[in-house]
Amino acid sequence: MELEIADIESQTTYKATIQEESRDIFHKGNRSITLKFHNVVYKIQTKEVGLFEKNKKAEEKVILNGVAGMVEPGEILAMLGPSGSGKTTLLTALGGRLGGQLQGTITYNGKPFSNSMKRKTGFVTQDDVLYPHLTVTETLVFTALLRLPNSFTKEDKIMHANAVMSQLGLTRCKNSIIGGPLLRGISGGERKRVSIGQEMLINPSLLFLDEPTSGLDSTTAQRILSTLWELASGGKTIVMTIHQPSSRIYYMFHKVLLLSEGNVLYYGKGSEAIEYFSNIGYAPTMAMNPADFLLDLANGVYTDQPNEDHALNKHKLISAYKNHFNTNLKHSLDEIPDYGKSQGRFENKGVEKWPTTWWQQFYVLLRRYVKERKHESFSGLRVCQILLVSFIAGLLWYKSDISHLQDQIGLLFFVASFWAVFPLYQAIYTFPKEILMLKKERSSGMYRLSSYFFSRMVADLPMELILPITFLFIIYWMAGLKANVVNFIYTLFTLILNVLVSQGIGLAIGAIVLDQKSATTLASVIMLSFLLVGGFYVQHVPKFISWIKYISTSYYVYHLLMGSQYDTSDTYPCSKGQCLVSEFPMIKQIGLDLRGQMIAASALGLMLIGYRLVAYFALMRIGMTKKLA
Ligand SMILES: Nc1ncnc2c1ncn2[C@@H]1O[C@H](COP(=O)(O)OP(=O)(O)OP(=O)(O)O)[C@@H](O)[C@H]1O
Repeated sequence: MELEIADIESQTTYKATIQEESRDIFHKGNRSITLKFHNVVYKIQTKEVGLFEKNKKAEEKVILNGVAGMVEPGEILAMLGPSGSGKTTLLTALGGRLGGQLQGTITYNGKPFSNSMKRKTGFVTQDDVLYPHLTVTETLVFTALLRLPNSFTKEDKIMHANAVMSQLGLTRCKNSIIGGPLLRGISGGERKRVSIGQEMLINPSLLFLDEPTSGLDSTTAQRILSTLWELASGGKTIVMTIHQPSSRIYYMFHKVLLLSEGNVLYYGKGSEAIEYFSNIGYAPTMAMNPADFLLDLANGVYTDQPNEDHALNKHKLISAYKNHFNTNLKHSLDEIPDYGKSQGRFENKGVEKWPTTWWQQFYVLLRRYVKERKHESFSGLRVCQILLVSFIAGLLWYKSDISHLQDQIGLLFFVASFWAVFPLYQAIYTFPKEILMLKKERSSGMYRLSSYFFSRMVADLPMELILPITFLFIIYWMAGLKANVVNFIYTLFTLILNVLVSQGIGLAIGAIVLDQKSATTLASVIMLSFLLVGGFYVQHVPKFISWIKYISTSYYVYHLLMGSQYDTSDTYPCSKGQCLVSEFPMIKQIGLDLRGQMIAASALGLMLIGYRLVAYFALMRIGMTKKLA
């Protein structure tokens, strides 16, 4: 009983602390930020036109055309516009995540974007990129452990995650899994709140949200907006894109920026938009949601008459805004201080690039990945598959001895092929599956690529090793391979090397292609070529193509497996009585000499590192400033 009371008391204290903490999260901390942007122009080169014409030329498309505005602490700026009008592009540019031809001035308290600004910035993407098998608590705690700096203790970080959950009303579903398309989990609104929570953890001074209410019912949308409104009133600066806000939501925005094909049609207080359009001759003809009216105008629709010239309307609205901007708004934005490159560098000085140490990142990423992939890596199905294959193969080659040399060589080649293909297909999906998460988390500067990469290497290792070892134990004794510890260890070493190299090839293909379908196709072609030139199927490979064997893993693995079972002095029964194993045609062309085996082991050792390096460099191209997909 005493224990229960103590429990309740400690829970009450805990809850009170959480509530206090959650209030703090909204009100204390980072400096306020004023975001100003002026004359922002963004162009892209579209693909070459006229495929069959002589004069091919690349077309330039203007996505943003001289956009300007300002958001101050305590304000929510909503960017409205039809689909394709440039809202996400502008948001990404303002969030410091857009590479390419971006022109104009974007300043944060008068300074350019920097590492320290990145730390104060939260960015919620349109699609919720979350791990489906983690619970809400796990998702937020892992993010807190990675994103909050080491000035917080581990307990503080967990407390912070709990505080955010309580503030966003996620406590009820804190132990539910996130879920995905084929896995029932929390609702869409809750998922969106988890995404917002991940950004709120760092108590950002500046928060960007790309369509935080899309796909949600109006009550949930309203609830999310209320949370954002509360955040803004705590001194945060909030910029968001939104598709079709209800009028209730519309009036919660402090400022509105209306875009049409990359041009601004209106920037200013949401409540003054209708008045502005009425003054330039576009007064609404009936009572309607102001957001609907603005979106109609952005599409060039005003009178709804069939013969209405939409392009002309848009043109008039763009010109009217230009005049309005030059006469009324330009001067306030012109005060943006001009900054030089040196100022940008100065801003980065003394700011740690990463919130946590390499080992912390490695450890947290490893734990998170193991939790997320537990059901796949340690699945009973996978274990059964290996056990079944090893028993079937063991029965097929049951107690085969050297008198059936051809069969034994077949078995060795089967072992080499199976353990080349199996780990390869496990590994090719690693990076394509993770690419969105990697982009999202790397853009917010959460961890180094190297800590991520090593965590992935290590996470799959236990299963990658346990399964082949089990397989070999079963098949080795059933098939009657050389009953000698040294030979067994040699075979095991070869098998593990084979698994690790094939895993490396899979990782490299996945990292280069980043698309599951293409990666599978490419992997099949590569693996098939490697197996065909491995030395088992074709012994007289034409010279011009025989070089492929030198890059084939199967060739070297086959070589080592031969060495693991046969000596140069071994004989087998043949028509002449006893023949040397080394003279057997399939073995002769490979050879049983020690030097050849050492070369094969070294080649595999090089491939073991080389393919992983290829994968690492391929992932490096996922820049930290690129636009999120
Ligand atoms: N990297 C790119 N390559 C080709 N086109 C691009 C690229 N980035 C943006 N665009 C084009 O720029 C325009 C604006 O895109 P953006 O995603 O910013 O629009 P949006 O207003 O956010 O649309 P939605 O509401 O549908 O998300 C679109 O026509 C889009 O196709």
